[in-house]
Amino acid sequence: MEKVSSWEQEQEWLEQVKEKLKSGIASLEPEVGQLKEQATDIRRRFWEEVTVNTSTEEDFEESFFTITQQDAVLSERERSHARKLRQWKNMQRLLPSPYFGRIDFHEEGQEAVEQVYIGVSSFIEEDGLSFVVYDWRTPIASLYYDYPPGKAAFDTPGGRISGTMELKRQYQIRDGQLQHLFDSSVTIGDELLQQVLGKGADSQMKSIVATIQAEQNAIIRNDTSRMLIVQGAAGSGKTSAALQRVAYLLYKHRERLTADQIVLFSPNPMFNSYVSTVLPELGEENMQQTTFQEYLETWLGQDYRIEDSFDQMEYVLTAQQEEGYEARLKGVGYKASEAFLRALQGYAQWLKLEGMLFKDIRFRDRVLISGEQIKSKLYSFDPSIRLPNRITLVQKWLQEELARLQKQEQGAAWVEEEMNYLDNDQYAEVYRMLHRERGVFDFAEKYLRLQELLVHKREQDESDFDFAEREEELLAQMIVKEQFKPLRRGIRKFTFIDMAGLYRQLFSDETAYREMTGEPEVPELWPEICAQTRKMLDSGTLWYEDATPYLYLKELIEGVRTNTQVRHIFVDEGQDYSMFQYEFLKKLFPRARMTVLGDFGQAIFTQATNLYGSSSPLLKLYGEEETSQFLLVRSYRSTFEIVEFTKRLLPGGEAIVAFERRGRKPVLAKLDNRELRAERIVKDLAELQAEGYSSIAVITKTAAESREAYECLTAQGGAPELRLITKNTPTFEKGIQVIPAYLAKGVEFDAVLIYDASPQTYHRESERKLFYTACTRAMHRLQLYTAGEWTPFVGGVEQGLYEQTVATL
Ligand SMILES: Nc1ncnc2c1ncn2[C@@H]1O[C@H](COP(=O)(O)OP(=O)(O)OP(=O)(O)O)[C@@H](O)[C@H]1O
Repeated sequence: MEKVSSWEQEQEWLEQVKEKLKSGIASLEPEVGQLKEQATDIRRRFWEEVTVNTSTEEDFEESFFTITQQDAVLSERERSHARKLRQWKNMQRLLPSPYFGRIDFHEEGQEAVEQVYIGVSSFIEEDGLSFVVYDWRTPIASLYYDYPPGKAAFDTPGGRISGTMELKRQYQIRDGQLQHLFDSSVTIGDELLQQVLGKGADSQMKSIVATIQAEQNAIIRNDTSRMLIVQGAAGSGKTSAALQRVAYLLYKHRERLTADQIVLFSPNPMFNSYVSTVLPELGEENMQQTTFQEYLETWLGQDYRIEDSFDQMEYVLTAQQEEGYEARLKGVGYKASEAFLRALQGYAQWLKLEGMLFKDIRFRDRVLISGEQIKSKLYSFDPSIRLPNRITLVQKWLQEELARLQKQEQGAAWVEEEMNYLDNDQYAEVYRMLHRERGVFDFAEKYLRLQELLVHKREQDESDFDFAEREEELLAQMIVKEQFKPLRRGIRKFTFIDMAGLYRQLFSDETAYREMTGEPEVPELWPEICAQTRKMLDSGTLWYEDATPYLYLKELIEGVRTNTQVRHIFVDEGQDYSMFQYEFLKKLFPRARMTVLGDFGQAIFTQATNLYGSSSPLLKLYGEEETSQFLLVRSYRSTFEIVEFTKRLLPGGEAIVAFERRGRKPVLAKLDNRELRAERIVKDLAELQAEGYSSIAVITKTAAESREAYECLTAQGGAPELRLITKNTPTFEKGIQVIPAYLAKGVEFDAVLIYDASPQTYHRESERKLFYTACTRAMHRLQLYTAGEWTPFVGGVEQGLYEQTVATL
């Protein structure tokens, strides 16, 4: 390729690339269309052409052979079709913007300098040999992200390649037109990044492939650690890095890894919709997405009402005055701790020898097998056998016992009575069964007649095949079997184990607790924690803090459920998960690698885990050797002014580095009362909209405060599309939202208005991070309001870092 250097040459080159793409698309088009037709056609004719003939063995073999052959043809066509279709789609996607970057690389020992154009996917010349555009995930493309011009190197499967990068260029190409071109001398992209970050917020997250930063690239491409932990300041690109990493892994391991082998745990369902367009934009399928709550519901939802983390949060934030508040908080902390995890493991050890609780298996108000019987059966097995294995033995024994009892039951009086009430369908079923058996009777009868002819003697009487009796027997069998079905299902699902009792038993008294668990310490206010927990369990509700431990205990006893298909799990907002939950995920996905991304500065839930540093308990999960930690300190979301303000809200926040994108300082507005505040906010919302900001959030501390704010703002005339967001809102939309801080986690808005920044709302240390989280959602504008004093957190910020407005409207 001739060296392209000037604007004109770049334009010319772009035209050439577009032409190549167009002709590539045109040449594939008929094939793609035709292949599609062919494949569906074969599918349609598949069964018409193959007549399955099983009359003789040869016929059967031939049919089998034809099917296999047809199937092979079809699979090959489908594979080829998928490949071509993918190529075709990639070219279509490249056409409006074929590349975003270029590096000129002079490899050591080589004559020529290679010009490497980088885009969202690779585009290869028709000869199949030379790359016109390199996929951003190819090894050579990492040069673009990792180095400024000068000495550079990249790793390939064949080893490290070193050389000199002679040029690094970025492009903005829209609708096939070259709009901007930047040559960078330092690390990539401040100019392009400026442009990208200066834009408005979207209701959907965007891909960042054109401007991935070196520190993010290291996370995206790390493919050696079992466990990858990323601690990153608000807006440092953790979620972005996670999503591009998924795309990278899917590309790198495209022969072995599919999107449904990757699971992302997100903070709430709304977040799922927020990130759902990034991967399709990159030409990949979306990974599976779920929330931890969904998982809990799946396994415990039938037995309990499970409180979710948001309701727990509301309680923590609003119920200070309620009786038992302190104890609940202590309980939340303890139940998320490693001490409690150990306690449950100790408890399971203890249960190996004594203390198991089983429920009676009851039938028609009678005890068929008592809990005591089950218990003695369990402890009659060799104690060296693991508890879950012994439970499986008990399960097997129970199934056998049940089969025996079922048979016994057939003679019971109630069965006869029941027979009189059978409906026609049930009779028909028995008739069918009898008919099937009749074949056997007929054969037996023929045989007897033959015997008779031979020995001239009738050996048995026809009454031996008493249909009426047989019918009755079958009916009785059917009735009992039907009624035993739930018992059988119950045994399969371990309902004979008194799980509620076992969990409840832990919260009886201190001495018993120590003895059962082997834990020397109990938390403060233990008697109250115990009483509260028992009361909740009895009412059929499982508090959020109890749900994971409950499930964990269940698994210690019943054996672990695992998913061996999944290869990668991603946990976003990882600081909000307890060690308990991590242990759980590790067990659940034994063959998966884990990527945890979070920010301890935004750890707003009581069960938070510190992710980073030598004191992070997460290091122990897979061991230090298998764990890599990354720290992201540069914040990209907010303007320089907003970051300089928000970083001072956090102890240790000085380490956060603001990106040089300038904007207005945060504005603090103090009003005389709530009505005036609402009036002022309504006015400011209108102004912000007039300035062109289309996504604006009024952020409150709690859901209760959100409702109040929504009502106050509406009473003051409101804003045209004011929306109240609750945990049940399924998707994000542009416009103006009133939203509690914990639901705004992970997302961003052009402008953020903190509804009430008074000390009444934010003063406890535990509210500091919530306040920080709320303020850091802002990209371009941040405004805070109070109808009284300022929260002490704002008091700690130097006055020069914000503007104050007077109380007048
Ligand atoms: N390299 C980048 N190029 C362009 N934009 C970026 C880059 N890194 C981050 N951003 C942008 O910064 C914003 C914040 O990114 P993201 O939401 O991934 O951060 P986060 O660390 O997950 O934030 P938080 O913890 O506050 O939720 C997004 O708008 C994202 O597009």
